[in-house]
Amino acid sequence: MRLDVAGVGLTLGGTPVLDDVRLVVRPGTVVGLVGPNGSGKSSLLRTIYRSLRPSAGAVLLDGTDLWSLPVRASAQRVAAVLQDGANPSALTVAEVVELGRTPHHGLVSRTTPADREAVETAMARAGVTGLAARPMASLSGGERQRVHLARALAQRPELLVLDEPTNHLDIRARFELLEVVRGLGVTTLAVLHELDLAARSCDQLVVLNRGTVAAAGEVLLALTPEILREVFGVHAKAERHSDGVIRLTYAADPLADL
Ligand SMILES: Nc1ncnc2c1ncn2[C@@H]1O[C@H](COP(=O)(O)OP(=O)(O)OP(=O)(O)O)[C@@H](O)[C@H]1O
Repeated sequence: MRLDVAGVGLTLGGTPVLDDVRLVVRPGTVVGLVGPNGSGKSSLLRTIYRSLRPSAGAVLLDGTDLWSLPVRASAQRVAAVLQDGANPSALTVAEVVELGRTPHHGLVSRTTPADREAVETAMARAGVTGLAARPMASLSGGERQRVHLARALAQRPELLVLDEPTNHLDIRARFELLEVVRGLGVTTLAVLHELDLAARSCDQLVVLNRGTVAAAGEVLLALTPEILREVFGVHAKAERHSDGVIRLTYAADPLADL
């Protein structure tokens, strides 16, 4: 699926939060949404998983306005993994992952073999099969985060929206999660705070600043020294190393003379 954010504006409580945001996620690619605190990343995601209606512009799924679709149709196509809430549910891991099937069969229908297969595959991909019978409340933050990813994968979405999915994860688990996401081949828009991880794992980046797009495109075109200085407030540069990986190097004093 192709995602087009077409001139989205958003006002919350009388405050303009997003202004004329335009971005494209091409089918099967992973785009990282980066930007400083308060730049509007989570708010933009909320307009894409239909939690907030844009005040201006439109969110298009394969050219169709998200808000013109029946709720269930958009719920089947778009899955979101949000920041883990403080109050985990009393459900088990398997029950939470099964919730990912709800948009496909409703709350009252019986679970089909296809549902069970989707749940098992999703749990295996997210590495939570061994936790299936555990109550969510007994898991660590990182384990819960992987369960939320499994729930989203069980949904078999065409668009995956991730809000800081690596938040609670240790360094190995961060790489693993982004490997899983890349291996899905599903169109993905992910808010990532770690620029190194974003640079390494995303096909393209979109840099948000004060509710507008400051830069977008290939990683090295988006993360220029000017953008790193003016938007993120640090002296740094992004470079492709001889092994093909893009890494950031920070100045000895990243905050000097800003
Ligand atoms: N309901 C609201 N009323 C007024 N302002 C709001 C509301 N919700 C969010 N905002 C403001 O919108 C701006 C963008 O918030 P948002 O959470 O989208 O930023 P973010 O880029 O995800 O930030 P962070 O990196 O800190 O998570 C912030 O200044 C926030 O205070």
